[in-house]
Order: sequence, then structure tokens, then C-alpha cells
Amino acid sequence: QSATPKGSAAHISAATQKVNGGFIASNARTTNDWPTHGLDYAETRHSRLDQINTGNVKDLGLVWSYNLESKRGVESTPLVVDGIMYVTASWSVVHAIDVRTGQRIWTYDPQVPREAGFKGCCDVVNRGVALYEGKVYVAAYDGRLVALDAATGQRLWEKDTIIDRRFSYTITGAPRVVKGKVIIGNGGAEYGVRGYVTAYDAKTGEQKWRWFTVPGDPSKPFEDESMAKAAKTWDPAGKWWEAGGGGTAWDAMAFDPELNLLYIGTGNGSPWAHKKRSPAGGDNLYLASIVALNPDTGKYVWHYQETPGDNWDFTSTQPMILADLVLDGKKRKVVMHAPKNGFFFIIDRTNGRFISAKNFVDVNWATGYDKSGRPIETEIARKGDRPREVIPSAYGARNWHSMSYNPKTGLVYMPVQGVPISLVDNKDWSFNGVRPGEPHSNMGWNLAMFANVEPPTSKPFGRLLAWDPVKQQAKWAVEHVSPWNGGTLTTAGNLVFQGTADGRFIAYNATSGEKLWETPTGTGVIAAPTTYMVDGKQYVSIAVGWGGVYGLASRATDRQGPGTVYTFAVGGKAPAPAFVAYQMSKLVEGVKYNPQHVPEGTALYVSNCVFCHGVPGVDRGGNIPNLGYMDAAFIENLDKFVFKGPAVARGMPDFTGKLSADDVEKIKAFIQGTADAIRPKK
Ligand SMILES: O=C(O)c1cc(C(=O)O)c2c(n1)C(=O)C(=O)c1cc(C(=O)O)[nH]c1-2
Ligand SMILES: [Ca+2]
Repeated sequence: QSATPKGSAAHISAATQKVNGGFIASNARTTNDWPTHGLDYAETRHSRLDQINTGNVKDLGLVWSYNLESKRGVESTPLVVDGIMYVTASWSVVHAIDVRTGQRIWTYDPQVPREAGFKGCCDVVNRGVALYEGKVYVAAYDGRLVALDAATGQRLWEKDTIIDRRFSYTITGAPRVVKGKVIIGNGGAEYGVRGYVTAYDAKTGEQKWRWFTVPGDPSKPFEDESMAKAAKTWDPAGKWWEAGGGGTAWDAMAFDPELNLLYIGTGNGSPWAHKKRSPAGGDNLYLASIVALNPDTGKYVWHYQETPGDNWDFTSTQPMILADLVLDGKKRKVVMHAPKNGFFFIIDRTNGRFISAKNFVDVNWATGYDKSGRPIETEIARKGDRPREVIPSAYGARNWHSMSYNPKTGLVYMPVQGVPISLVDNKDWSFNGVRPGEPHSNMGWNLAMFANVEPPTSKPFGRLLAWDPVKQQAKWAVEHVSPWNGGTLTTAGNLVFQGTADGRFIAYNATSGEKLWETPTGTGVIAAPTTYMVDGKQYVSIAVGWGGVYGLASRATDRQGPGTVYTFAVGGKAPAPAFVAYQMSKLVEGVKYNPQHVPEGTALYVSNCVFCHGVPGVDRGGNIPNLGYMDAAFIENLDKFVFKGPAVARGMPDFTGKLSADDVEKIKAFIQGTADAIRPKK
């Protein structure tokens, strides 16, 4: 008589009503479900399930695939409770899927205005939802936090989280729910914003607290003690509050229920150049830090700053993991963190004290950390006006791609990388046609990404790294064909799962790194997989869809396909969807131009186009076309795209009033000139 059909609204309602703090805590011991972004409050992404293991993983097969109808980056970790999956696609669209059938239950599209696409630095992505007491929470790209009925997808409440809409705030991160409060930060530090995190009542949406990550205008009262303390580490001559200062908390969070501490990772400075932000120097708290807050009040408890006086977009927003490690014979409660700056940190999570840091890739900006937890910087780190290659680059030695920690092997599995670019401090590039000083100006951009402006010398790479956090050394590594690979999952079946930029989903032996299984995915993978149990059977799911910041202008696979969720189980036999070959056209040829316009065209292109479109003919083009590979007719008519063009509906800015017709002529000269310069001589 328990005849509530699985997948019905009544079933979903009952299953998701149970998801609260106690549920998340007890699920951490069984991991039958995947109820929160990082699987548990500690964000371990380690599943206790072992039905799929090193012995039978070779028999994994597709059970179903689901088309997310998404053409841009898919960064979402799918949540699953009792066989109901909640996953997001680009433009913050939520899909609820019945795992038992692979069928859609509902979708919710928050209708993010497409012309707001340019407000974010790094693709119109979303990293997933939060689930709590029958509700699904999605943070939309345009800054709205929306609560949905988990059974029907109907909107229950919506809050605008943005403090000032003149500035380019966006949200890409997944909310977390801690003690009945939905916690969310935002992005925007590339354009001049002030970072903060806000807590909303999960039931009603009422705002409970807000904590700013950096101080505001010091001539006005500070919001709290932590801001007064932080302001002493900034030089007012830099008027950092006009650009906002940065420090956006756009991804990482974790929670320790015993210590009652919420941990957040904070972002880079706005503008990037330390000298501009704070001419006399200073650490500029709380940029690039791990900060512990009281989740009930939002009050600051402690911080550890990983990159004092950030100058390189070295955010500390990369996902962290809480673990109890035995260090020098003593059990320690720690935060493990591998941020963009290339060092693996162990921090005492009870008080924020630095324990150790070791570089996990080659770096050239610092030789290490001293005992007090400060980096020992090299010459190259702050050189001012000359372009030079700082390693790692702003793409990070690791970016938002999740890591996982397996307590059995004692290893952390990290997607790490090198994306070489050159950097110039103290240069005023404008961005998207907005001049420095205006809201949504560059504020942070100090890039010279050009092959012809002191090219970087290091080589790009992507790597799956198994790291021993106790010894602070690598155990094993797998080299991938490209940077920008997916997040990881590890399981009690002694497995590590990861998708790759070149379009494969792979399982490894967690102890040795031996590859045990792989399957093609039709497009590049950047998101992290999840695993869970439904009616006694273990499944593994991955949402694929090439994109994110590296995917705007680059690609690593010759196939492309829509965002798709794949679900696998032992013995699965469903056919894979057809994969589509990516069509690359020839270098543009024959556009008439004045060669004398090329230098000015170069500067205009760097300021306005390069970040999304890449270098013409040099980059291969990602989700956004490379202009070096268009037809001549397209380039000849470039003004029709630049001014109120058809691509505005896909997220391209309208440059009316920002570029002149003359500017566009010069940009055309640069595009054709570059194509001509690099075309192989006959
Ligand atoms: O400073 C910021 O506010 C901010 C926000 C975001 C974002 O929200 O996606 C990224 C970054 N910075 C960033 O530096 C970065 O490398 C990055 C990569 C990605 C992505 O989704 O691929 N987002 C972001
Ligand atoms: Ca950033």
C-alpha cells in the first residue's frame, strides 16, 4: 500500500523534505545520496559506496543520457536524493531528472537577460544547486537567488543579492545551506566590485546577515570590526573603494558543524595591480584568503591570507576540503586548499593558523612560505610595467574544478594545469569598451596575452595529480592532452573518476593511478562527477559541456555537442548519442585593410575582444568564434555585429557609443593583418 510511484510529485516531496542538516550529516557516513555540492559539509567528494570498484569498473556502461539543451559551459555537480537529480546548465537553467528513467521531471529557466552575458569574466556558467527541506536553490547568473519547489520546479521566492546594479556583479557558484540559511557570494572582481557573502532564511528568503570581504570607503562607518581591521592594510591613496577592492567569494565554501564555523574562499583584488589599488603596499585584507565566519551571525572569526597583496588574480576561491589529518603524530583538524597560486596549504581550521604550504606545480612567483605563513616572493612577482610571465597565470595552477579526498588512500585528487600568459602591471586597458574608472571598466585587466608582446615561454599542460597532504608531495600523476580538465570524485571502491578537456570520462585506480576504464563524451568535460545509490544500485553521473573561461577561446577536442548528462552503471547498455565533428574553417583571406592601422587595431582588440575571441588564427576558437577563422564577408561586415548586432542575444556586448566605426576598421586591420602574418608561406 506504499504505492507512491517513484518520481511522482508526492514521492519527490517526501524524499526532499527530509534533506536538512541532520540528513546531510548522516548521509556523509553512507553517501547513498549526493545532497550538497561537495557531497558533505566537509566537501570531500569521497563516496563510501563500493559496489562499483576496481574489479568491475571495466563493465561500466551508459544507462541513459539527457540533453541539457545548453551550448555554453556546463560546470554543475548534479545533486541526487532518492533517485531524483537536480543539475544546472549554462544560463543557470535547472533540470530535474528521474534517475530511474532518465526522463525530465521539470526544468526551470530563470530567464537571465542574454545581454547581461558580458558582465561576467568567464562564461555564463553555473556550478549547481542546493537542496533543503523540499526546496531547490539556484543562484542565477544575473545575481538573483531563487527558491523552487523540488517536486514541481515552481518558484517559491526570489531575492536580488546585488547591492548595486551599476556594477558588474554576477553569480556562477552553487549555494550551500547551513543551519537553515542559504549562503551565496558573487563574482565580478575583474571589473571592479566589492565582494561579500549573504545568508538568507531557507524558508522565507529573508536576509539574515551579510559579510563584506574587503573594507568600503574609510570616510564612512565600517560595517563591523573586521572591516576596520582590514582597512589598516590598504592605502587610501589608491581609492580602492571606487573600484570596489574585489575579494569576491565566487565559489568555495565548507562547514564544520562541531566547530560551528563556515569557511569561505575569497578572490582577487580589483584592480589586479597591487600598486594601483594600494600604492604604498599592504596585505589588502581579506583578499585571497580563507575566512572562517560564524554561520549564525555572519561574524568574522579568523582568516588566513594565502596571497598577501594579490597582484595576479590569485584567487583563493578554489574548492577546499576539511579533513582530520595526523601530522607529527597529532590529530589535527585542518583545511586543505590548493588555490590558483600553485601552493597546497594545510591550515588549522580551529584557529586559522598556518601549518604548511608546498607548491604542487612549478611556480616562479615565490620560492616557498616561511614559518609564519608568508610567501617568499621572487623578483619576477612585481615587476611593474614590463610584460613577463608569472607562473602560474591567472588561469590558476588549479581553478574552480573540484578536488576530492579519499581517507583510505590518504590522497587528494586534483585537476592541475599550466596556461601560459604574460602579464603587465599598471597598464590601463579598457575592457568591453568601458574606460577605466567607470563601473564595469577593466579595473583588473592587466593582460598582454599576445604572442607578439613578450610571449610566455612555459608550456601548457593539464594533469590529474594525486597529492599526499601529510607528506606534502605528489604520489602519482596522469598527464592530459590539454589544460582545463574536469573535477574529481573518489570512492570506497578505490576509484578516482575524472572527465577531460578532450572529451573523455575516465576511471583510475585511486592507489596507483592506473587507468581502468574510459568512455568518449562527445565534448570537453569541465564539471565533476557524482555517485549515489538508487534502489540498491550504484550509479555514476557526469554533466558535460565545454566552456568556462578557458573554453571561451580554446578547445581541446575535434568534436562538439550540447551539454549532456551521462549516467553509468555496471552492465549499462544504452547507445551513446551521435557525436558531431567540429568544423574549423580556413584562415580569413582577402579583407582589404590599411597596414598602418594594425598597431592601433592591436590595442583596440586587446582591450575589447581578445578575452572572449582569443588571438585571431592563433587560438583555435572555443565556444566563441575565433575571428581569424571567419569568412572575409563576415569580417568585412564586422560593424553589423559590433553595433546592436544579432549576437547580443547570445551574450555579446553592444559597443554602440564605446567604439567608433573607425575603431572597427582598425580592429579589422588587426584581424586580417594577424591572419596574413601567421599564414604559412607557399
Ligand atoms: O574575480 C572574480 O569575481 C571571478 C569570478 C569568476 C566566476 O564567477 O566565474 C571567475 C574568476 N574570477 C576567475 O578569476 C577565473 O579564473 C574563473 C574561471 C571561471 C570559470 O567558470 O571557468 N570563473 C572564474
Ligand atoms: Ca578573478
